[in-house]
Amino acid sequence: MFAAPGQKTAIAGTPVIETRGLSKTFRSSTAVDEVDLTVTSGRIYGLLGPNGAGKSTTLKMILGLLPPTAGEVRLFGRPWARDSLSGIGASINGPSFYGHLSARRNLMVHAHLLGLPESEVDRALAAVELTGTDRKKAKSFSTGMKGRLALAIAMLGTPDVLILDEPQNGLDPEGIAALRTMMRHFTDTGRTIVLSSHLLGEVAAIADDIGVIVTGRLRYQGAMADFAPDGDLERAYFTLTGGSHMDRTVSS
Ligand SMILES: Nc1ncnc2c1ncn2[C@@H]1O[C@H](COP(=O)(O)OP(=O)(O)OP(=O)(O)O)[C@@H](O)[C@H]1O
Repeated sequence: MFAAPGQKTAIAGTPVIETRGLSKTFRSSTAVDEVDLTVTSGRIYGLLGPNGAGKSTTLKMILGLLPPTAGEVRLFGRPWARDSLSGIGASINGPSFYGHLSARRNLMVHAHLLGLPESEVDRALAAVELTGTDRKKAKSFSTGMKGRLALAIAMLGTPDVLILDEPQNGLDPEGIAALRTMMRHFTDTGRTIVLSSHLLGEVAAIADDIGVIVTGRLRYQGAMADFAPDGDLERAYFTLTGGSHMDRTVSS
């Protein structure tokens, strides 16, 4: 169902990530304001919202990269604990890796830190279809290949959950389609993805559930299919965000 501003709908399933009253204030400015997210297993959860809405800050608090000002994060049904992060792979703040090293070497560095064997590097390279170019230096990669390498790093160790902050940024249509296929494969086995995005149409194509954050507050949470019963996603989104159809940062 479409939830009016302030209302939230329940999402069925086993919760893997829950936030309750999650808030973050930077100096006097509230970036995230009492957000109650529920991400359930085997689903793709799209976190939507305008620039500066608080999406990245929310994801960083879930990952323990930023301390909350208030509220709680639960992972896999338990209070947040660093140990639980071993079940979560993440790509936040865009691709980051050693440009002078090959894709394989970059993955080896991470695999070593995680105590994983080289077979895990092979598996991750294959999952993102970088096997044939794994010996090229990362700095010579196209934006799409860099995005795939970032995804491969996040997928090392076969985490149950992937958290991806705007993974489609800078990708061409082929890259976006390839990413969509990789994400579907990942969740085929009951695993879970949370991704943030400005791209309403792309999230609509991939997400099972969505949350819409506007100025730090979660204004909608529920099944993607219920977001706009009349099929007009843009209208539903702009009604919620107070934005305009002329805002080109969001397009279907
Ligand atoms: N380290 C920081 N110090 C001060 N303010 C911050 C910091 N990080 C984020 N903010 C502010 O918090 C608000 C939310 O930012 P955030 O990056 O979470 O938004 P977002 O929804 O991810 O935006 P975008 O889609 O543009 O990446 C913004 O007003 C931003 O300027």
